[in-house]
Amino acid sequence: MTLEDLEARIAQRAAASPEESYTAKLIARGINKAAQKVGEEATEAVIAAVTGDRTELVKESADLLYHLLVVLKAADIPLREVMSELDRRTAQTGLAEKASRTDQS
Ligand SMILES: N=c1c2ncn([C@@H]3O[C@H](COP(=O)(O)OP(=O)(O)OP(=O)(O)O)[C@@H](O)[C@H]3O)c2ncn1[C@@H]1O[C@H](COP(=O)(O)O)[C@@H](O)[C@H]1O
Repeated sequence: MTLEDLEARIAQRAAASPEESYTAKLIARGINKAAQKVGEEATEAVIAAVTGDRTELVKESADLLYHLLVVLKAADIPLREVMSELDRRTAQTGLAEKASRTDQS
């Protein structure tokens, strides 16, 4: 399973009935609810990381990535756009990228 596979599955399930699909239910509830779930799952992943709970960190990371892809779907942003942004950043180091952002503010 790749993130692209999951993105395609989310797009497919978004069109299903909210009674039979969690993805469709989440999309029907609107982007605010989906975004809230990203926040919750991120917090749970952080807690697993700082408490050193490896098993939970794997599970919460999966929840986080899934919910983030649902938010991107709700916002009509293809994953490839995010990957292009990451690609663009490979041209410089993370520290150089951070410095260029600071320079603009
Ligand atoms: N990867 C996931 C995935 N990860 C987490 N979840 C769901 O996310 C929910 C998170 O649980 P929580 O307890 O935080 O939330 P909840 O109390 O159930 O829901 P809320 O009331 O808070 O919204 C659970 O219901 C999980 O089943 C997922 N649901 C679906 N997928 C993928 O999406 C595909 C399509 O799923 P459906 O849309 O349900 O057909 C699946 O085959 C999977 O590949």
